[in-house]
Amino acid sequence: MNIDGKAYRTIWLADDGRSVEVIDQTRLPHAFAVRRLATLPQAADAIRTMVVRGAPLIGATGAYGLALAMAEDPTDAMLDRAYAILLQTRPTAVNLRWALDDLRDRLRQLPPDKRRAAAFARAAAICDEDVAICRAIGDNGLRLIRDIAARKPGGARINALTHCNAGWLATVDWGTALAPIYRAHDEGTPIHVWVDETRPRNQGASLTAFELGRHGVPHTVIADNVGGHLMQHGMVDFCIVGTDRTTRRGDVCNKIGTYLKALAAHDNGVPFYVALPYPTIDWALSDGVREIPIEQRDGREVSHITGRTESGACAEVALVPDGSDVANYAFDVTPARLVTALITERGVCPASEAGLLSLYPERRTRHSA
Ligand SMILES: CSC[C@@H](O)[C@@H](O)C(=O)COP(=O)(O)O
Repeated sequence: MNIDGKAYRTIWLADDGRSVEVIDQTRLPHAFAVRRLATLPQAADAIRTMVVRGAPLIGATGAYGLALAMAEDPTDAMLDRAYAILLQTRPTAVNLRWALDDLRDRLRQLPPDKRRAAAFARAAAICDEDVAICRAIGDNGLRLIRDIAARKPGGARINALTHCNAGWLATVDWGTALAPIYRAHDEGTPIHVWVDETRPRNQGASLTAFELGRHGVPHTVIADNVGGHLMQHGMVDFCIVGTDRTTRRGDVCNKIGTYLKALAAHDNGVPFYVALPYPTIDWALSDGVREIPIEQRDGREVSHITGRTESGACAEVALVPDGSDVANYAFDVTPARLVTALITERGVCPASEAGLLSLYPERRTRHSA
């Protein structure tokens, strides 16, 4: 992605070859700052505090976190310790576990003196693969958008609605849900995006709006509760979101509030698409509502809000009276029956076990056959 004429990914190996750099997403949209991660604790802290966020980017950062740990101490004990520390940073996005499992399994096969170089190489490969995957998701979702555009009278503008941030900032580049939108915009399809602000951390208002604006995609930020009204009045042609974990039968876990948008879309006959890379599929789980662990974060994210004052300084202010309890559930699960289709790097399929297995036949087991 281009920022002020310079091409950026969200994570990259620093010039010293021993540390990585990331875009500090807690500073956006008010400041564009790069943060260096040189140690395992720094990588774990960046994931936990959402300096980096979004399921694919969390996975990539976890991979580099293990590499940083191997640079310090390439023993089995450190490998297991680093795996455990990184895994508990964000419990819902399954891409983290996928990346950590991948690296740990490979590194265990190697003698300690080979682990550092192998870990950095594999983390870099995971990043490159994520870019290729997201580009393919863009191609596959673009076909759906073209179909929607073809049904609009006289080349009228298409209106998409998205929740949270599933753009390039949530991945290494391109994004999942926003990749097809960038592709459609780039090829001249008139597309406008309704951007849910996405309380409590406002990834929509801060990050999705930033991304779309930098790319020149027309967009409007709305309060989280507006989508249903827009759908009732024919002002949304399709919804598209990302996901942090999708089960083998197609239940979709995503940022809190996604489920309510899917219900409204279902009630109004608006297609509801979910874009995802293969590491987001948790083949071990079926019933998303019962089985996916839902992260609960600090209540301060609900009771307070951060923004920029007129003087240009960033400040946090309280919204809730002292003494009120707050709860901060970070994700919810949209049952497969409310999802029109899943868009992956391999194609588009129904949100069901049969649908996913049609794209990933190698996942067929005796149980599912
Ligand atoms: C592409 S990552 C999943 C996204 O859809 C996004 O909405 C999301 O939920 C990310 O959550 P976050 O808590 O910001 O890491």
